Amino acid sequence: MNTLDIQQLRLRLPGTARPVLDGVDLTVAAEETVALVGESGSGKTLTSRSVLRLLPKGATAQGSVLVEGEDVLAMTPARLRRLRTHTAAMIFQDPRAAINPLRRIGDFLTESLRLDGGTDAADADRRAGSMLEAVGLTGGVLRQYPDRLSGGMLQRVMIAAALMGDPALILADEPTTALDVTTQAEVVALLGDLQRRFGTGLLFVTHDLGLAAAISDRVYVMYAGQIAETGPADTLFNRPRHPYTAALLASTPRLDAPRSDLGPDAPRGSGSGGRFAARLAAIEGQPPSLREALAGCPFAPRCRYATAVCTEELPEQLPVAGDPVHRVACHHSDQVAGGEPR
Ligand SMILES: Nc1ncnc2c1ncn2[C@@H]1O[C@H](COP(=O)(O)OP(=O)(O)OP(=O)(O)O)[C@@H](O)[C@H]1O
Repeated sequence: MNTLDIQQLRLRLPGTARPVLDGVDLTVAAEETVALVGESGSGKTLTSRSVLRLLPKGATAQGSVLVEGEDVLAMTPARLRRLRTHTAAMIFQDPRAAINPLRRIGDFLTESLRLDGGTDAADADRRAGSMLEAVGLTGGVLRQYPDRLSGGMLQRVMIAAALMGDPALILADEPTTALDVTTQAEVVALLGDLQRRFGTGLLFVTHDLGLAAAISDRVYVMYAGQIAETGPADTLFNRPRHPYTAALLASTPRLDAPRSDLGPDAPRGSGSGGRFAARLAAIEGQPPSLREALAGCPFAPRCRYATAVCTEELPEQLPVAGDPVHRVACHHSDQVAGGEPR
């Protein structure tokens, strides 16, 4: 059984002309690290929030979102509370926005276990101390208020909070965006270590394909609320078959490329992960607005490979020959071989 199994998730928001998520299939196996990648607005956050049924007001969801075999979309409020405390936990982009500034770190960490009622206060405190140690902080932090801690320390606190209920699945939504470059790399390394040590599944949401490929087993590339391509991280990074993945990749410096290949204008700095050294350059054109209905492939207006069929027919997601895990939704995937057309 997969830890997370999303099937045909379709999410509609009020006042929009098309579903904001449209037929999303995504799985995370036990102890697997999976990355969800795409430009801003593609639907990554809504997908990860759907796993905890944290949906915008007025949103309607169809399909199924199974966590440890149970459908989150059909859960009672009480079951949903237990899910959020013990089964799946989320680490948000900005820890300062997620942690109450008026309460001590110890209270923040133990709150959900205490409210859940199953753990006594002394046990919850002990667990908070050991989770702080696991994320590289000392027990003294328990008595501190959030404003005494740096952004990197607070994100470690968020990670400790996520581990408090011994979850099977951690959802990390751009967890390093609000941090400086050195701290970003530390937090990413820490998440990987903890994922292995505690044996959780990890869904890592990022706009950075290089970072995704570096830390995950498998990657999903999302465009306009649909999965454009999915497969093993190595395969997507080295042999993408969707023009959108190839375009993302073309704007990501390669680990194996000599610095001179990147040209004098190559972005410096170490991006979110440190190893792959840049932000994504913008891909020409804009993703479709939620106010327009879609006919055909959503990427067609920006795609160099597009032909008439692309604007008329939505491409089906199909396995790439020779690799059942690698799937792509593109009419011309055979023409895409490892990069942008010359
Ligand atoms: N509460 C909301 N009400 C209305 N529209 C929303 C709401 N939340 C998200 N959207 C819209 O849904 C789309 C997908 O948003 P989402 O936040 O999932 O994208 P994302 O890929 O995570 O982007 P980012 O990287 O910027 O967070 C966007 O067009 C966004 O404007």
